[in-house]
Amino acid sequence: MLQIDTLNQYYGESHTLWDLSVTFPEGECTCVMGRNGVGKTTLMDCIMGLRPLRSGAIQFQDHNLARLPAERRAGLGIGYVPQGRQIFPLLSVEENLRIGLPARADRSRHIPDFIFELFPVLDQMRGRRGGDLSGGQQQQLAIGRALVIDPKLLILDEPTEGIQPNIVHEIGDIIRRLMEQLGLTVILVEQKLPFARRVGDRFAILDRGRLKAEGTMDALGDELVREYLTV
Ligand SMILES: Nc1ncnc2c1ncn2[C@@H]1O[C@H](COP(=O)(O)OP(=O)(O)OP(=O)(O)O)[C@@H](O)[C@H]1O
Repeated sequence: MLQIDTLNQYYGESHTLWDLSVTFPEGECTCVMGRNGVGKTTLMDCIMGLRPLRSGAIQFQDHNLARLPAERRAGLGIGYVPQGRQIFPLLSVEENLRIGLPARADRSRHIPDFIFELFPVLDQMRGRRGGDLSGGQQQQLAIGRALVIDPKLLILDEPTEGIQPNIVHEIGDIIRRLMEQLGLTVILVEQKLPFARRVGDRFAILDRGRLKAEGTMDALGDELVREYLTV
């Protein structure tokens, strides 16, 4: 589905991602893990075209994303829920959802009904300002906004950050439901180990900009956790 090949990225003179190669298989949820500052968000931003690469390829189906401008990538069917959610606080829930629409490949101006079926709270709060929603509701709004393009691949960057435990559980259920009902492939940047184990099929661990391990979730043993994940 998505394959990253020998990717290098710099912030100015600072080499941040080093010869990174990693595969995200179709129909699976891969958790990208690692301590703070290892390059997880930078990698997601590179996939979306929000950061320039120095070298490398990002193969998504038949396209090398590295050659495409950022605005073309969402249209290929990649939805992004960025870190911190980035809801527009003064716009209504409906307006926040509409922001995703221009990237739809079919140019439809209609918010797909399944989004309100998945997240009834967004239907109930359509006219409310984004900033009036709770953290968990804002996260549902951010996921809903990423889904308005009918993506095939959904990227979520730490969706559980700063969210109450019962809502965290609900977000995990929603991700699995999206995969089952819509056949989505998911890339989940996640630092909470129990959540990653519950939701993910696979893991990829980064450390100081390099891939250190990847595999199925049952292969994420204590040694890897100690070496790369515990603080
Ligand atoms: N805009 C920027 N300019 C310069 N350096 C940056 C910039 N953004 C991130 N960095 C640096 O790049 C490295 C990787 O950061 P990144 O945010 O990708 O890590 P992360 O693994 O997502 O961390 P976190 O878990 O804290 O979100 C860090 O050393 C960070 O300080």
